Amino acid sequence: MKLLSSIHEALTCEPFPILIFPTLLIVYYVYQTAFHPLGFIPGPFSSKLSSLPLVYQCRMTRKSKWVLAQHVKFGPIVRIAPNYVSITDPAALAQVYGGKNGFPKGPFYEAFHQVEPVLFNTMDADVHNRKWKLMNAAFSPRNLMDFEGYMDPHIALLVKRFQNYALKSEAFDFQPWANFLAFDLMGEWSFGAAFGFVAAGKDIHNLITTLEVRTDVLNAMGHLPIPSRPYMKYFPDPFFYNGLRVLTNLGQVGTFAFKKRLEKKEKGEDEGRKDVMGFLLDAKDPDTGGPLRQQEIVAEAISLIGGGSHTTSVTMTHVMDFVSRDKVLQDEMWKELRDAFPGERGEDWVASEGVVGRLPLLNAVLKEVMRIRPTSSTGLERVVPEGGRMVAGISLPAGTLVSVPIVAIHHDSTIYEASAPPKQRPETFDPHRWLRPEAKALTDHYIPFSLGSRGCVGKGFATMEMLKTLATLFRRFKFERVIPQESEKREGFVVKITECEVKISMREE
Ligand code: HEM
Repeated sequence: MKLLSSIHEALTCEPFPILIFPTLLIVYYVYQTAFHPLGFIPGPFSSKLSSLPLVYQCRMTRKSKWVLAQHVKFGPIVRIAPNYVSITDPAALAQVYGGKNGFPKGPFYEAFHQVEPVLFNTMDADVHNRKWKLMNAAFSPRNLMDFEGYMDPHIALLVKRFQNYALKSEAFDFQPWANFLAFDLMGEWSFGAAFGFVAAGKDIHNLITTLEVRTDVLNAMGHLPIPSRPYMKYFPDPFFYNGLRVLTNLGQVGTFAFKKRLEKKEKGEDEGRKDVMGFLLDAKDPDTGGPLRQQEIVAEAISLIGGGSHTTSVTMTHVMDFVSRDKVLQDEMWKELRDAFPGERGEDWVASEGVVGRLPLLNAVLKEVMRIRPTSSTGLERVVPEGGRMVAGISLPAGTLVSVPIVAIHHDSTIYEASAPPKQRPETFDPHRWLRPEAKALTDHYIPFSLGSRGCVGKGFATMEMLKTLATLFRRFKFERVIPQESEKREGFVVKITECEVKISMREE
């Protein structure tokens, strides 16, 4: 009795409740470091306890920068959250992402759920396999070739808009225009109709900004436990509540586009046109042999609007940022373009895919920009499959989240110093590295579109769009960057710069 009352006294005495929290924290920390299967992996103290530091860095739009800083501090293998390991050893690339047996996508992707799981975010290998066969056929080189004619009027219209700036000698920000074009082309490709952004010269209904803000928020939310995510709209931070409350009802936009596209098809308009919706309307469901469900077609098409627009517009803006600061390089590119497309160019002229794909310097510039500033810089989250795996020499248990940051591989000195003049660092922007014989050895570690079975299905489309647009613009105009300081960067799911102000003038023939 005496013993019981003294225990009760000890528990209820003043300092005890104060001690509960630190004691639990110590017990939790000891577990996370000494007994957790990832306890032996170094990393920041707070990241061993919670994924909140990672979420915070995403919220501050600097995730990759922070992850890279942790690698500098702790080495090539870092625990960036209690159950999440980031690896910069290039050997991990093939193990995590390579071939058909890359690891499945992790719970991060669940945050991007819209309508129903799609090619991009499904975590189920069989569902992915079925969808990949369908979508890969829509993106076949033959279909892309047929689509080129639908791209050209939009690029030509952009040129007309830029001619106005040239005539008025007015500086402007390139980035919104790159967005207008990329969204129009993606509307044309996935819905069968452009949005009309280039024609209007503005972000109609704020759709582009809304999608951008939303993606930034989802990028942060993807690192929170799934059950907590729906409550983030109540979190007192405008980044979250503005990003999540915005009315994007993309499902409705997609359904409207679907009905329009179906109507056109039934009337026999645009016969043989192979945009994604048209293609999927004709496709057979491999499981039932019948047509695909409307909801599946709508979900895939709207997911492409999100995934295929900002990626290309941001990459073209990065190219503009580098080239408009480098007069010598820009003149060299122009000479290559003038030789490939000599003489007067008609008003509606747009550089053709067949030619731009073979221009060494233009391709080298695009490659180098995507190497040094990959639009998708981040480590793409994957889950270690059942049974666990050895990755980069360490044993990771099943269920561990793992990723290899693309930007780290693109700046790996063991790989990229070999392609450069002596003592040149991988941070140096040098398009000519891709024109030297050593470039062949770089291909395995050049991964702006990721790799393996979950690599980018839109790579061919993106490359065609970017090369055609950039060739047309640099053939016609001279660009000069207005603000000499390096532009600030923000990273949501993609890394963008906050401005790309340029002055523009017409090129003499
Ligand atoms: C410069 C432009 C682009 C870049 C840098 C890029 C990059 C990437 C990367 C890194 C992935 C892997 C994502 C992950 O594992 O989470 C990916 C996947 C994907 N991309 Fe792209 N992309 C670009 C353009 C496009 C375009 C234009 C489209 C559509 C027209 C597209 C559609 C997709 C889809 C559907 C996936 C998911 C593929 C799958 O899981 O099987 N992308 N992209």
